[in-house]
Amino acid sequence: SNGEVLTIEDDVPATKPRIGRRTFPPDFVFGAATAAYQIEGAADKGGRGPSIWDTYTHKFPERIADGSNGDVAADSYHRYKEDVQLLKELGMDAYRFSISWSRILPKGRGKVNEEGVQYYNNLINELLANGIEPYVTIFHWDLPEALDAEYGGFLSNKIAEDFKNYADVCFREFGDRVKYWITVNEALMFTTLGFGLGMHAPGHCTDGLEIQGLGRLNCPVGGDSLREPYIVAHNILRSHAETVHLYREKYKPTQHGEIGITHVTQWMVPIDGSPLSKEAQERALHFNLGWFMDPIKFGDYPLSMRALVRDRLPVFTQEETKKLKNSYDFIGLNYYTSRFARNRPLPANFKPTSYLDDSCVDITAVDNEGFPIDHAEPGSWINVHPRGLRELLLYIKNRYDSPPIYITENGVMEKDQKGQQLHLHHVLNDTHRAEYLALHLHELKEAIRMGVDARGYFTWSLIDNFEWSDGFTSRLGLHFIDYYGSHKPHPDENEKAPSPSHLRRIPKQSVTWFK
Ligand SMILES: OC[C@@H]1[C@@H](O)[C@H](O)[C@@H](O)c2nnnn21
Repeated sequence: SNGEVLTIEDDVPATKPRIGRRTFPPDFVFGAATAAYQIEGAADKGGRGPSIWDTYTHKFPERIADGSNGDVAADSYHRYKEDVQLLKELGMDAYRFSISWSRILPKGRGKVNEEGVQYYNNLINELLANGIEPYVTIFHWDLPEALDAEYGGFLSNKIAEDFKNYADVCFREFGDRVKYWITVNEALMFTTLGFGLGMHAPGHCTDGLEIQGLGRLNCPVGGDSLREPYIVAHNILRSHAETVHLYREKYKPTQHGEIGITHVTQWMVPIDGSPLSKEAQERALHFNLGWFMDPIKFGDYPLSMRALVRDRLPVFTQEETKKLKNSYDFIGLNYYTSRFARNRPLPANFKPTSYLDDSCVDITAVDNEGFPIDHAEPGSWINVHPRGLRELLLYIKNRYDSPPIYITENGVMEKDQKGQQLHLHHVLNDTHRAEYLALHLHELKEAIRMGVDARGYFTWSLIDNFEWSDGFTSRLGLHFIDYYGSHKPHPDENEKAPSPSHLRRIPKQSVTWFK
């Protein structure tokens, strides 16, 4: 009538996202995701104890692109009601967030911090009061410093008991309202970046090791890039199995929730049509996804890993294998990008020096002629390859007997250079994100049409946040936050507010895809 363009979704209730919602099953869940250390701030407030990320960012600020840390971050500890309103305005059905272990148990075990419990009760109640379902990640990399200092954290088999006891507190305190639990976020990244390459907390790796494409490793806390990743991964899987067993025995009968684990992998594309490249693709998927998915489905690591890692790959006891098999009600899958897989022939007397050598595969973002697998924003590792999501989902369906899957992360970044002047109109005009989301949701829809049991989609992230070793220079949020304070506060903003005004959330262009 007045020239306004009406779309067919206009009759969709305003409370539901309209990003082609009608092309997904009616009960399909749309959400956004965050993680405790990346958004909460209040790192030494409310009784929280330090995590290994507090230690790592304070001891080695030079290992973070802009020298920043999660001390304040998005200050969601004080602004969580604002975050919930953002979700509501987006018409989201669900919110995936993580619990800070050291906010609940400042020493990793023992005395529970009631203020920490209260914070998550407030957040959960605020979500439910606004019709938003909480999906809770129990461990998103922020291990209590006390457990790392006492016995090396996940390097020790003691961790499983402490992990289970921490999860017990979470189930007891929140399980009456939280019905979707994710034990661990991305064991692969925690293991490889934290203990293989030393690029994430606790910063373990073989000092001085030359890694193809990465240069020489600089490992201030030492470590062993050849052995520690497999020890840590083994203890994460043992912790997961104990926690699922506890939930199913003690809580599920009365709380009736579901429990799973979130994996990540790039989709791997054979770099050419040769049989060797096809096998390289398969091995790359075993060493990135099968490393964690095979044990929780079949009870042991992939055969290719047994054959290639040999005595450095730990063995599960019979009891552990029993608890591991089918230890999930659903799988969370984080998908961002794809890579080419190329066979790496090994010289006869080859000696592996890091976990990366074991798969005999080179993972590369460019083909043999140097062409990228797909476009990436300048400085970003996210080559936009939506088809990889569909292929990966079909691969999982076929290899693991069609598990229920939630896409628990999917998103794209803007990459800033430290000190670059940020112009508001520029940072809000994220048309590449709208395109990325639309393309990936199209592939997800196609995968569902082809029989994949996908039940929900969470974009990463609701808000710009502390992006680990990138600090605040990589922005993946639907909402901009001016961490560098270049955005001058409006006169009417109350500078005395408990939370600095420059941390206000400003919607980017791409939010319109959800509204
Ligand atoms: O890099 C963006 C995001 C991080 O912010 C998340 O914490 C992490 O789960 C992840 N895995 N892959 N990509 N991501």
